[in-house]
Amino acid sequence: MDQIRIVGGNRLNGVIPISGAKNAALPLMISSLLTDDTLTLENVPHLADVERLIRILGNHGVDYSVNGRRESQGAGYSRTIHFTARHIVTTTAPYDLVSKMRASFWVIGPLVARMGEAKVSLPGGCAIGTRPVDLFIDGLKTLGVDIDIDGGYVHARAPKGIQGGHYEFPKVSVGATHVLMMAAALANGAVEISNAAREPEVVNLAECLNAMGARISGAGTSHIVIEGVQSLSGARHRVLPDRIETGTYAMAVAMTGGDVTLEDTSASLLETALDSVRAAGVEVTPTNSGVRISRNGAGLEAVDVTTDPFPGFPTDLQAQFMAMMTKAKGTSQITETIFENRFMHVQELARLGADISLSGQTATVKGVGGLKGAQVMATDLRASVSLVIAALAAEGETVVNRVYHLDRGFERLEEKLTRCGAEVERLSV
Ligand SMILES: CC(=O)N[C@H]1[C@@H](OP(=O)(O)OP(=O)(O)OC[C@H]2O[C@@H](n3ccc(=O)[nH]c3=O)[C@H](O)[C@@H]2O)O[C@H](CO)[C@@H](O)[C@@H]1O
Ligand SMILES: C=C(OP(=O)(O)O)C(=O)O
Repeated sequence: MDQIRIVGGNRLNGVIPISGAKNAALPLMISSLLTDDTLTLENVPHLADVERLIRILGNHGVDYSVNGRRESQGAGYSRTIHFTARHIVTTTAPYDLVSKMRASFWVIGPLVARMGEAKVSLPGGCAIGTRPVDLFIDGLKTLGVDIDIDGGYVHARAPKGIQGGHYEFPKVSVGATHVLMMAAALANGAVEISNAAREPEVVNLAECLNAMGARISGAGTSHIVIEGVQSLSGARHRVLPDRIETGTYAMAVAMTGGDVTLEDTSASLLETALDSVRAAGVEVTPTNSGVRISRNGAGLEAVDVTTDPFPGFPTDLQAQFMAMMTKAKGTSQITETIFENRFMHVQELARLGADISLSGQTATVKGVGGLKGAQVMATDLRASVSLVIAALAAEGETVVNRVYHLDRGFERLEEKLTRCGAEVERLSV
């Protein structure tokens, strides 16, 4: 199992290219199941989750081919991938494939819409909470889909196709919004979704579906209307920049000090998070093609944050912000409202010398003068990167174990950081 070894203390200076967003690429790839034509996706990040989803789609009969690479970058960076689901060979998504990644459950939407049936294993994913699928089920039922759950599988049937209807989410869900939008694209009639997720990845998916011939309006607001069409065609679409990767590197620079331009991204994708970084005393300057982050000299101020659905502070940046606050002057309170068990990084940050106490959904972080390197263990994707950025600012050597979590969501992390002056290497043990 690979480890990452970091020797902390170096400032970060230079340019970091931001990859396509994992959380946009996954639903976009799944939407290829809706058409027998070719969907071409540009800027697909090279990540373990993407490779896993390629295998899952392959199980359903989706062919893919890869070309295109950003100039001046080596193999392994974001690519253009063509997906063609000419014939769906099975509507069953088995446990051994779906259990490793939550988003693979989302194939249920396009499969039941196009084939009238889908049998999908209950999902797995990061261990950050119970993560039920009740909203997917209630939403699909509203669109005329019959659902049975048996033997760990959700069996969805809609022999007469998806019907028009109105679903109001009792709680905002990104994944269930993606799924209802994909299923509704092929509905007989109009579908309205209220209290929909407003994340940029939902907008990116709606734009792609519209390029394929769907009629979706309102994505990016909490009220989405979809006029169903009989069939969808192929399209060419670009995966939007990864706002979580952007925020992570911004927080890394905030912790270590230095001056880094994050390229191929946009500050508008994460304004709330960048406002919190700014409030900590870091210079954040949007540029034409990204955002420049710099901190020289002065220490970090303590800032309180509470996670919320978009446009609020993203839960996927909570661990990284907590790492940053371990070095602030004073005490900050970090409240997690999306997932009930997303504090696994607390005990690992403590190994580096952080002073954090937990009470319910709130962590109180008392800034310490400095962190010190140690052996730590990655517990989930964003928790693991919080350890990496804390280690960059710690004195001495840190070894992060179980880095397969990191490989799910951070393309070429060691290379990107090393180019900016960090001492980071992967150890294969
Ligand atoms: C691949 C991907 O895009 N993952 C992101 C997506 O996950 P994901 O789509 O799984 O997250 P959701 O927005 O669905 O979850 C939000 C909350 O709703 C709850 N819920 C969800 C569905 C359901 O049927 N019942 C239910 O109770 C969840 O347990 C959670 O407490 O959005 C999360 C919230 O921004 C991010 O942290 C994840 O990185
Ligand atoms: C929690 C995440 O992923 P998933 O929803 O796939 O578990 C994430 O991207 O931070």
